Amino acid sequence: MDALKNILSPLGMNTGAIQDTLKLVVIGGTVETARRASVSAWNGFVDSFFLTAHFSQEDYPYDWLMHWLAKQPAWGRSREFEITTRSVGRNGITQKTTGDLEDEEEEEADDGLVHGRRKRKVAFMPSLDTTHTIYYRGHWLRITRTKRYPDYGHGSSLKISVVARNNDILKKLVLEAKREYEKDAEHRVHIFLADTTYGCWRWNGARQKRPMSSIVLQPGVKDMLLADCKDFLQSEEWYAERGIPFRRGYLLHGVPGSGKTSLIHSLAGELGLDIYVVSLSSKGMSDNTLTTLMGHVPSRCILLLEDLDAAFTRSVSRDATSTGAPTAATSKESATTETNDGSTLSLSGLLNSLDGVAAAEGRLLFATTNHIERLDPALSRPGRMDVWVNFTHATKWQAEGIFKCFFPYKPSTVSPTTPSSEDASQKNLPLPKRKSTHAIPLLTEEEISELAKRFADAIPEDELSVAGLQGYLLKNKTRPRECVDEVAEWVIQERETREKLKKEKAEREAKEKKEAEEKAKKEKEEKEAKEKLERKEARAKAKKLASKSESPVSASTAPTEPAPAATEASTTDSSNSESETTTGVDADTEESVTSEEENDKGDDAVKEEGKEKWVSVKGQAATPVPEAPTPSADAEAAT
Ligand SMILES: Nc1ncnc2c1ncn2[C@@H]1O[C@H](COP(=O)(O)OP(=O)(O)OP(=O)(O)O)[C@@H](O)[C@H]1O
Repeated sequence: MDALKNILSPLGMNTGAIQDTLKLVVIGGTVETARRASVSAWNGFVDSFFLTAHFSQEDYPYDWLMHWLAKQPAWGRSREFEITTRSVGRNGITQKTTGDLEDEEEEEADDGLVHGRRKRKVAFMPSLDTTHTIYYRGHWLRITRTKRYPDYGHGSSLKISVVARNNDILKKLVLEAKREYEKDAEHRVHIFLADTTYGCWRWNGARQKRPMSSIVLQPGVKDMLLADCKDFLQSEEWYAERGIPFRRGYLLHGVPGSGKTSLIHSLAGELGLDIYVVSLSSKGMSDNTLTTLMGHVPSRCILLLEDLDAAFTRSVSRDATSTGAPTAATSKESATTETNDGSTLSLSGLLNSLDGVAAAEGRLLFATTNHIERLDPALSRPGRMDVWVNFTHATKWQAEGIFKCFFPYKPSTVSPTTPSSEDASQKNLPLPKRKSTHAIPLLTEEEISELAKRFADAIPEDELSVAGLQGYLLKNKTRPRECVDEVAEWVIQERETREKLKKEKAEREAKEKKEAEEKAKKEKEEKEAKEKLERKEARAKAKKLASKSESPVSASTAPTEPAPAATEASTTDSSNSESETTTGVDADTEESVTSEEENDKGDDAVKEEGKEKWVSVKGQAATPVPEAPTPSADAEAAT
């Protein structure tokens, strides 16, 4: 203090006030440091009693926990929350929490529909970065939800802490959440899409399961596929014992709108598997990205490669005439797609990702294509594609089946006429469980069967797509009888429309072809004109150089021996001397040469002349040896 006084006194300052301020700063700082140290020590002490589990949004347990939490009253009673209309978990179910909002005026609306829109449920979600306490099985759980990548706007994580001696309570919690989640998600199929930017899978939604009976295929096809998939999923040990990679591939090929995708969806529901979809022609897809994606596919799932034939063509059109027929580009070594969107995918890359060392095991690979003839044999060979199923246009049998799927029947007192061994899709659908808003007349089972037969009779075999039939039935879903009466007319209309579209397409293609030809012709002409100009310039330059090189010759003494290069050039070119005199010497005279042949001849001569001149000029520049008179030089001199 005395020292401080000594410093400040010559400056005439009031040392008392400064001393007091400094004292305050020192005391305040000490107190704050002590407080922080004690808080941190206390937190450390408390944390040492807590078990903490972290759950990240990219993994399933996060969804289980979020789903479970959404059902907890304490979670719903949070005092700090965000309000969302988005589904809480991946199962797409907006859970009922104690804080859910319901508009009483909308309660009356049937089936959750308000003016055609589905009524949105509003959920209360505890806000991010707040800690909530929930009582669970005799323990207090401290739960915090945080954003992991705030800059990117996604990626939450969950932290659950509990005071306990071991982690049994956390295990119980996770298992309970999983059970509840799976029970609620039982009727849904989860779809994941490949994200080529980050090389990861993104959850895309959960769809209602589609009953197998709603898919109408030739008898036995569905059963065969289902049995094969089930058998595969149960045979892991069998495969391991024999050293066979535990994978199975199914190639579904055939016409568009024949039920390939629908069948896969339906199988996924039946087998309780999620679907991982890759579009090989998507932007940014490369060998590396595909390998990374394949390595991250879970062991029990359906991996779906859609439109396999489009992978190496990037053709937008899917019809038979579009680009994409097997070309050199589909050979194993050279099949690399390089586009200006930066996507590179090679066939060998695809094959490696499907069954290379990094490829996932235990998955069911389904590939669909409309053009099997375009596939490289390496891609569709057994081991990669073990089961092939061909999908055709609708048969009469399918037409009957799909009709029955559409119209529910009134239970009849008469015993059913259909034999029990019949395919499920050929049976009439029973009355829907949910109250329907459409006034569908209920016919007896016999009448529906009879109508279905008449409907099938009117449908030509293997001509119209099942999707097309579905469209027609959808239009008439409340008029089963009229639907059958009018079907013959509809078939005629369909044929006419198809013919019209075909004609329009042919015209469009012819027009496009003509335009392309005209464009190519124009480009060729432009190129030729450019080349002509360049040749003209080259000739003028050569002439200039020649005249330059000749001037020292006339100035110097008479040539003794021609320079070796010049000699060579003159001998090789002596046969061209005539054309040189015509076209090679005077650029202006070239305009008068009309025939292509003459032009070409002249061009060659000019090239040779240019070369010859270059050689001789080069020789002269190096050693000032006078150039020997060559026939061309003579000709030039003559002109
Ligand atoms: N065999 C079928 N049984 C029942 N519905 C079918 C059948 N085929 C097609 N559909 C209906 O037609 C629509 C299109 O079917 P889907 O997408 O499965 O055809 P796809 O063969 O995968 O066509 P694409 O090759 O164009 O992808 C769906 O709504 C589906 O319900």
